[in-house]
Amino acid sequence: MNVRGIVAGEIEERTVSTQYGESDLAEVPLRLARDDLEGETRGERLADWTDGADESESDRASDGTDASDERRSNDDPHPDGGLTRERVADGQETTTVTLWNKWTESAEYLEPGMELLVTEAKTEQYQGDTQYATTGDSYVVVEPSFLVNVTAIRNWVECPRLYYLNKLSGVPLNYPVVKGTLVHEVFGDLLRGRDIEESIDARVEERGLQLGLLGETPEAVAEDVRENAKAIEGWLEQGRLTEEDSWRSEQLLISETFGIRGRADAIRRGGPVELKTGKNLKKEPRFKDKIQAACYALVLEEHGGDVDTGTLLYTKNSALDRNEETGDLTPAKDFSMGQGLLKFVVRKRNEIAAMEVRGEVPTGYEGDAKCEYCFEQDTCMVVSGRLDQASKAGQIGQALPAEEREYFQRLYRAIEEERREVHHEYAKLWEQDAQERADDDRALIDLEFLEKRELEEGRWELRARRTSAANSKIREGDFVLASDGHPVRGNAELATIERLGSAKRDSADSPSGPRPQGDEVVLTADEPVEVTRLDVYPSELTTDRLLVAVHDFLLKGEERRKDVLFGREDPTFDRPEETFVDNNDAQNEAVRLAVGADDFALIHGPPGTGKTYTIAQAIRAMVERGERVLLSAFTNRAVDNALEAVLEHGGDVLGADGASETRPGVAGDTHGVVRVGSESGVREDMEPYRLERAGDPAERVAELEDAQVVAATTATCGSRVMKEQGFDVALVDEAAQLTEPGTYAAANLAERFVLVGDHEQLPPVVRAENDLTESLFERLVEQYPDAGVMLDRQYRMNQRIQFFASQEFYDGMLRPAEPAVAGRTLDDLEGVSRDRLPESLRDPVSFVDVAGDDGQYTDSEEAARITELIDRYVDAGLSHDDIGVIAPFRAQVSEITGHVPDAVTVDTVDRFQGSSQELIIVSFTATGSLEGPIFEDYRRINVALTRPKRALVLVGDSQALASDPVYERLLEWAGR
Ligand SMILES: Nc1ncnc2c1ncn2[C@@H]1O[C@H](COP(=O)(O)OP(=O)(O)OP(=O)(O)O)[C@@H](O)[C@H]1O
Repeated sequence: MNVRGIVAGEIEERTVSTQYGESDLAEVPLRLARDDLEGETRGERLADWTDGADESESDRASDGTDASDERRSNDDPHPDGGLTRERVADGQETTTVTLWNKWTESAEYLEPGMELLVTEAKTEQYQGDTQYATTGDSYVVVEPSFLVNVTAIRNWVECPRLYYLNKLSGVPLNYPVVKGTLVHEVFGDLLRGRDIEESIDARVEERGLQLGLLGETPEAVAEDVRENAKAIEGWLEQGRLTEEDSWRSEQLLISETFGIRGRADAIRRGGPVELKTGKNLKKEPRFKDKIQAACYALVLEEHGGDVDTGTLLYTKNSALDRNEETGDLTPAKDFSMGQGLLKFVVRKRNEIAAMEVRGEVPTGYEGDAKCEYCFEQDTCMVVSGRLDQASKAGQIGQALPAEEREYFQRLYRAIEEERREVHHEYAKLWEQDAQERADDDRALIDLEFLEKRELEEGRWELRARRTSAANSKIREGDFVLASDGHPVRGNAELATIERLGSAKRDSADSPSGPRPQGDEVVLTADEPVEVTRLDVYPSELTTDRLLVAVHDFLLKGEERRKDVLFGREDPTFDRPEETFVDNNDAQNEAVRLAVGADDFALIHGPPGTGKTYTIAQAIRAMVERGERVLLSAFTNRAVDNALEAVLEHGGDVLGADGASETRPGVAGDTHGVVRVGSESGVREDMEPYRLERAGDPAERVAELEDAQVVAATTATCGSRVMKEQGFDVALVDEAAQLTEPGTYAAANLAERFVLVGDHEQLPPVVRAENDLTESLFERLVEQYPDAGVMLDRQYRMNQRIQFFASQEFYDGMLRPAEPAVAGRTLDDLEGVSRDRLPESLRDPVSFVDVAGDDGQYTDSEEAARITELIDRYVDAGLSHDDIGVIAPFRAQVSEITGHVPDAVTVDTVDRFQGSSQELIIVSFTATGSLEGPIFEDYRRINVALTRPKRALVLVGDSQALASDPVYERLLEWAGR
């Protein structure tokens, strides 16, 4: 039987004499997980609090990662201490589990509060209690919900420091890595039956940009890949001859028992096959390679396989000259999969999980690698020297100042906490059943698979039909886990949502009509899964890149920048005496600061104050000075918006004078604008500026390197391609929504940086409550008020609407930019007359008192009233698509969505940030007391109240609202 629970006290280790001789044992007090509590984690409990607020625009970076999978409220009540510690629930049964022999090694890392799983345990009666012990078939798994990557286990076995260094500095762009990827891709293609030459040509072409940056020619690379691919073809031929083989190409494998995750290169006859682009002249595969195959074997066995063999394919072997090399030149080497090896792998995996949960840094002594043979020895010594870490390799160089080391540790801890939250999300893939996940908006279930179609690049297009109108967090452009029924136990692949139809009937137009055509979901994936379910699958790459950004800032960055950011020196400016904006002093000052900053400048832009306009003017001025500019922001939407403004206001200096018909912003060889991002991330009208990654290497590189303005999300700035780029200045929009490391991802690429944002609106997207919640923008605004300027004229709201936000959040400094703005009302819109509205709705700001129902996350009374209100405005001539409804919880969003026509935008505050609408209706969804994300953080209400241009209607329970002084003032202003 399997025993699972939380370590509930100190562990006792001893050696005893048994009939087999001396044996080690460790007695672990364990509080058993009750079935119904087993899945509960802190993340899940908090999800109840944040329902509705825990999302933001999903945003796919160029390489298929989510820049912001979802938003967590930053003001959740948040208990201190480690995550696992809290899972000890009172009143549960405590027992003892005895771990025998080598499993005592894993016991050494256990601490009270950690989770433990023992498979195939036996029961023993002791003084009337039932206790448990490992058997010969048992596995002991520490923190089973933490999914450790197979490559991490492999690295760890090689050297634990190597594992850590990889985490800190990421995988650089180098030829061996790119070649390795290409060979793997060709391998996958061959397994799927693609012609070898066609595959090589296509795959090399796809990597044009990367190869160009590495100075490689397609011909040379193709030849190199061909040599390696020969081994694969030969091996496949052998299999075909015996007709015994059944293959499956690369697949994502997750083990919920062993806490392991990875992509096996292939599965042959049920056993894992790993491809290595190196040579190996020994008969046996290398130990570290066996480790990798053994990891997959564990997962395959869990999924019902019986794996007795692993295969390593050393592709370089077939390229070697038989006359010069001695040894075993066969590329494919099989080995038998012994239980000893599998258990060893699990123990190593346990070391990683325990270290991660304890937030420790490995020293290298945990393994037995020899530093003198290690090609990472120098890096290892420098990192340990600068961060003053204990390391087996020793230290060189001078340590960073204490405050920088302390800062590093603080951020490291915070980022690792984020990572653990991502892992909690993974664990829910198997802890929750399909219906629970659907109810939690984490999955779309009951899809009807329609068809699969092979695309040119060897990928697949998958189509399915939605059969229910359920809501979910999943959006177009998202990366999801697409499965044929279960994301972990069935066939599953990572897929991109290309199109997400809705299964909702359009209640306004055809209440009883046929289902509309648009209920299809279109996905692209590497493998043709017959998809019937989609699950939210947050990317850990985002977390990885945050760590790399901190590392690069502290260990590779300029001293001067660190002096300024750590407060040892003041930022300096050399402002030009030029007028850049002649009708707005604050904007003009902002551009002067941005252009004249030696280190950085801050532009604080409250809602509608022309942030984007100012960015465009600043970039224009920088381009005129011959500077190369990086334009970045947290979301693709913001990047595209800003880029649009840059083209509009700076197109002439950027050569947008028609020099090129297809790329209006590009002229000649030296000017131009390039948008770096994926096809699904970049807005359609910016597509002409998007940098293609495929094609001729030299051309692709020239396009990127000659561009004077490069626009990309901050997540993409951390990609290998962007990390090779250098800029004079980085301009970052939405900077108040970025964590410090997130900001560094862009700032690290430039000599100086300009941050634009508003810290009175939504803070950074984080999952855990920690040091990441304050943006660099906010910190610097407080630290160096003189390095920034606040834009104080807004171009959006009627004066009545603007008043409250200005008083409450901007010290009364915000004013309409022009009389026309101050006086705008719905009457200005064609065909709309406020006279046709009920008297109570004629003012630009109105309050509608609804006693509400007692639902926690929904309020059907408010929803019903909002439907009526919309009808009133439509009767007065307003069109549906000029109306936006903001609700605090996703549940209330669904409630309202169900009643109003599609053209009305209904969403949470978080998704409304950055947009505006003629009429905004806010549903407070609070009866009795004020609870929920909108009330926990005034910044949310600021965002909600500053979205409308001409009319704002607040719908809520005045009694509940009056219990808080801010909302009492709000009621007064709204004229209740
Ligand atoms: N100095 C200016 N002169 C004329 N129009 C301006 C000026 N500054 C901004 N605008 C106009 O005001 C509107 C709002 O500007 P913009 O979109 O730049 O605001 P924003 O601060 O970026 O808005 P948000 O709060 O949504 O991010 C735009 O139509 C813009 O063209």
